[in-house]
Amino acid sequence: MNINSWENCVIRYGAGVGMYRTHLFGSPSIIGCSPAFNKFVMQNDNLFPIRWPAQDIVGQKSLVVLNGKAHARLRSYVSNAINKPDALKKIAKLVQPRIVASLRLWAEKGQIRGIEETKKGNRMIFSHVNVPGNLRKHWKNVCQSRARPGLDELDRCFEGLVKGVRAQPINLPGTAYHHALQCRKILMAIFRTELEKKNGNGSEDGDDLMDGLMRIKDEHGEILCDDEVLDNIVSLVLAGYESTSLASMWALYYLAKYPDVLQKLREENNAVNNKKRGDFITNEDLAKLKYTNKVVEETIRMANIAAFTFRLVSEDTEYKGHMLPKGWKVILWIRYMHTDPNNFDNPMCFNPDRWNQPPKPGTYQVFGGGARICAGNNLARLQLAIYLHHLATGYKWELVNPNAKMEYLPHPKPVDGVEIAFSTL
Ligand code: HEM
Repeated sequence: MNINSWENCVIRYGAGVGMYRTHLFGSPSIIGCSPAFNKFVMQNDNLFPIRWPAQDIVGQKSLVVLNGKAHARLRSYVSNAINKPDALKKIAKLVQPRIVASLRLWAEKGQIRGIEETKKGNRMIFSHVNVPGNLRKHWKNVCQSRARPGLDELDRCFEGLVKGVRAQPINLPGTAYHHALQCRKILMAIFRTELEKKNGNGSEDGDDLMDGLMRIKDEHGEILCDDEVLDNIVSLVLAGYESTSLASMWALYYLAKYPDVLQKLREENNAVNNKKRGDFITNEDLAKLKYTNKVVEETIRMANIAAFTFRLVSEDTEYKGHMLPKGWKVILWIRYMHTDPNNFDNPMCFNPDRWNQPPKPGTYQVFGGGARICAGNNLARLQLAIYLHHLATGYKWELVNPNAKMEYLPHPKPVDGVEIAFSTL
């Protein structure tokens, strides 16, 4: 999928009513690229159900691909477990020692690739927030093992999944989809072993996400079957782990490119630290860090981690005099919202102060919208704010290749993976 050719399309034909008709992967498709059209689609979940190109990668029983009641039931549990104030309070306490430990490790190394190290750091964090206890031990052991160079098995498998999830579903050796299916098999086997252990021991007292999913009941008192639990665990790690790692990587990049922003961030966070005398910050402290929260929003806007998202027209629907025929695909081009100068002044400039005012209505769609708005949006913001706090107060860093070129798929990033020289202040 060539994002640049879509951008040329808008330049050539104008924004029109905010949608384009095209053929993608042999199917008639509509590309949405205006705040109003995207909002119309996101708010009308029944007319435009979600339809990922490669649903098998995510899992047919995952909340990320389900629609209607089945989706609502899972979503409400997941969002309570990871995205509500009580959960976030606990998570802030849990993740902070791990963030501090991973930053110390970066300083010991002296030179790191942001893309790899933010993933390792997040893996430690994520394993504590999200995944089952036994697997957490396995993951932790792998993370701490210096004898095993490079990415570990779980990491490689999740990376394979991320690459396949937006790919054309062609199951031939060598394709991203084929590789992702292989990765999914391995992951499902690892998680199934954990589930079987839990089934053997009883999960009544456990408090990780898998225990919670195993306890959900529907209106008839039915619990989820094993495949439902597994599909949802895999898709939650998939949705949360890579996205927050990339956001942290971009924070390193932009703060190195914009030293004035880093200076302001440092001043605000040092002021909090001086009062606390070395204690970890709480999420109440974070709520008061006004500038830090603006840096968080600006980082996520610029990072454009979810560049587009997928829907299907479920019945003939009219929009501003145009017929959207049943069965057509809809691709909401979220990235365009955040890079269009009509929506954000000088959009490619990293400027946290733009958040002194709210964005124009409907233009900020980084977490999607409507019934499918990101179920981990507050968790992602919290995690990034904690990262920024410890980075700004304890460390300095420089880009090794400040003019590195960008690549855009499966997610935008500098080709050198943000290589930096990193040390304590
Ligand atoms: C900066 C980080 C993140 C970004 C930019 C992001 C972005 C998004 C977007 C755009 C969607 C909507 C997709 C659609 O409309 O089809 C979404 C959905 C979702 N996200 Fe995130 N996300 C992030 C972090 C997280 C985290 C940390 C989690 C937690 C595990 C998470 C879990 C989910 C889930 C479960 C959904 C599906 C919601 C549903 O279908 O009801 N995300 N995310």
